Amino acid sequence: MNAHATPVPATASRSQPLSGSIKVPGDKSISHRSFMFGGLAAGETRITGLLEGEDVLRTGEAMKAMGARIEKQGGEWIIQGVGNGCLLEPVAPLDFGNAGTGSRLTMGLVGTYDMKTTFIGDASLSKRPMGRVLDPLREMGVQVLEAAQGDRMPLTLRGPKRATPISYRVPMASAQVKSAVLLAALNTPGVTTVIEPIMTRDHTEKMLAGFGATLEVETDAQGVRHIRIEGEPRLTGQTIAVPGDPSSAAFPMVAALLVPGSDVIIEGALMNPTRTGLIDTLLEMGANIEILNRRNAGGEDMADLRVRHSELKGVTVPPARAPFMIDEYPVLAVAAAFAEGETVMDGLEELRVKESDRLAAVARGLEANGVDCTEGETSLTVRGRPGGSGIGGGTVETHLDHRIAMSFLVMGLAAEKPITVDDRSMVATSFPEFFDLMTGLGAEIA
Ligand SMILES: O=C(O)C1=C[C@@H](OP(=O)(O)O)[C@@H](O)[C@H](O)C1
Ligand SMILES: C=C(OP(=O)(O)O)C(=O)O
Repeated sequence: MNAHATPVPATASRSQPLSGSIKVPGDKSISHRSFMFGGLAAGETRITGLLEGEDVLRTGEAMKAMGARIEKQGGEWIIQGVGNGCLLEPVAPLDFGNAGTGSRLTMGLVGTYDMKTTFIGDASLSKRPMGRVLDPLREMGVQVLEAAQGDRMPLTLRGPKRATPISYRVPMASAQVKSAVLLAALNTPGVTTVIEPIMTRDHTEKMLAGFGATLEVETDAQGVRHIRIEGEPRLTGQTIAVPGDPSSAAFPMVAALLVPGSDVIIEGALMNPTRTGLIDTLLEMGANIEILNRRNAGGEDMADLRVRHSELKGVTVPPARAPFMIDEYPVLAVAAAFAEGETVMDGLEELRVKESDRLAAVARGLEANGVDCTEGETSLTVRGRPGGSGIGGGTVETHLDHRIAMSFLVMGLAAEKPITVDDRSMVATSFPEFFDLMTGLGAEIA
């Protein structure tokens, strides 16, 4: 069943100054992992601040289908985990909806179990490449019993009696691939090594260590990370407070920068250095973002952000920064549309395999709204129109992609003419509170 069968359009219009203080919902990456590791570890895990987006809730359902007990009491999620090595064979296919992270990490988690597991998803997820995860799993002894053409979902895995540890060099910058191999290693005797030439978000390494796994991370002279994990660890339940999602904070942040007169505070955003590439880039563009109350909570850096309207300048974004802001390029492109001069973004090959081909979706959305841009194979150049003159009036195709929907709604708040997105329903996959929080700040979205 597709929960989003009927598209629901939304329109954003030029707004009065945005003001107020908001807390964005919990980080999506940490929330998925909290449900997974809590469901796997022995004993009780308690989670506050969990992102209750559709993607994460589907991960919770999958863990329940494999034996975990998960319930919500007040503002807290309480999990009774099965114990590492003790997941049960699900009786029905696991439906991951729109979620790349949920599906790919779970393929790693269950792939090395001697059982059969089927993965299904929506039209967007069914187009996304899964071979990147299936290839290392096959090396570990996992059989892919069925898959759609090109190693796509729906697909069925059958684990071996005893998986083989491997040393695997991740061929693309992907935290999901790295994580899938590390999770497969949990049910594999011996030491599995993941070699990561380009560092990506490190939530899996940090959180697994917190749950009791033994991992060693070494960075060699070339900057390549070698992550060694011992198989079959005893994992025990933890208490987790999920920090605010910087990828969600990106939308009110860029909105406040673009709408004249705005002054907004975003409280409790995760500041893990593998996630702050957008803030670094916006600061280089001349953004007025104050980083306040820096603190560490549960092993993660956090801060409050005060963001005020700013005249932005175009910049060249270093391709090496891409993994640290990979989900933020659509909204960065929107910021660039209002900047003086040209913004050049390169090293964007991974954007082609997200919920949509984000490079193409962004370029078409900009063009539909009067912004001049050039789409290369792995790059995007945006020529800005300071003040937003001549921007807007178009309808953007979202292709079941929440970040495309939110980015172009932010664009409409500062554009000369309103901007419509063809479907707002997918926003609930990662940021269900988006509309209420934005309109609470004064955004005109209907
Ligand atoms: O590991 C994660 O939680 C994520 C990794 C990234 O995907 P890739 O690994 O495909 O880059 C990112 O785009 C996604 O939203 C979340
Ligand atoms: C790419 C994203 O998510 P996923 O890969 O989990 O679907 C995203 O949230 O922007």
